[in-house]
Amino acid sequence: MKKYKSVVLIGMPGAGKSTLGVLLAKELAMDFVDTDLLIQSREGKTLQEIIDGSDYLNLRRIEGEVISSAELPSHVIATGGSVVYSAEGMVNLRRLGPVIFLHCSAEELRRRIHNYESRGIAKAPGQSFEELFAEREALYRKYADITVDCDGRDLQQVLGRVLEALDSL
Ligand SMILES: Nc1ncnc2c1ncn2[C@@H]1O[C@H](COP(=O)(O)OP(=O)(O)O)[C@@H](O)[C@H]1O
Ligand SMILES: O=C(O)C1=C[C@@H](OP(=O)(O)O)[C@@H](O)[C@H](O)C1
Ligand SMILES: [Mg+2]
Repeated sequence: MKKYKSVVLIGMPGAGKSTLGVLLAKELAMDFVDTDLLIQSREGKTLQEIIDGSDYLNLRRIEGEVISSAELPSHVIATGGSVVYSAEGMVNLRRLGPVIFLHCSAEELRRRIHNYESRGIAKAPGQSFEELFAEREALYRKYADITVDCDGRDLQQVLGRVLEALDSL
């Protein structure tokens, strides 16, 4: 029997939360939701439009509101990379199920992400990728129940690791 209701994926942009989340939901016979899509449909704007029309702190604020009130039983929940800036939101997500940190090195993320400046990342203007990585890493580790190392593993291999970790809960 499953010892959890939902499963939450956290990690840097490019770690694979959205793509892996769908595969995981299929394996676990759960629904899938990407909190980025919840934000966009609530606001009627893309994430980049939200940032362009206000600033990155406003996007983080909206994200915090959305995840703090989320009721998502039996879902695999792919979050946006900035979700860990909302302490209240993380309390709510942790209530829903185990939090899995998809960990990638900065080098691996750099290989995957080529649009760092235009991807809609909620970061201070001028903040470098390396600075953001270091700031975020501590937050992901703080909230993770399970950490899965994704460097050098394809999606199927990461999926296998995640399923093993969930089985051993
Ligand atoms: N384990 C992996 N190995 C190689 N590429 C991956 C892996 N996981 C994800 N990707 C690729 O990285 C990119 C970003 O994935 P995505 O799921 O959008 O990440 P996130 O939602 O965490 O930002 C996509 O092109 C995806 O196919
Ligand atoms: O890390 C970030 O600041 C963000 C990551 C994005 O999601 P992904 O992590 O799925 O790319 C999205 O939530 C938003 O553009 C902000
Ligand atoms: Mg995503």
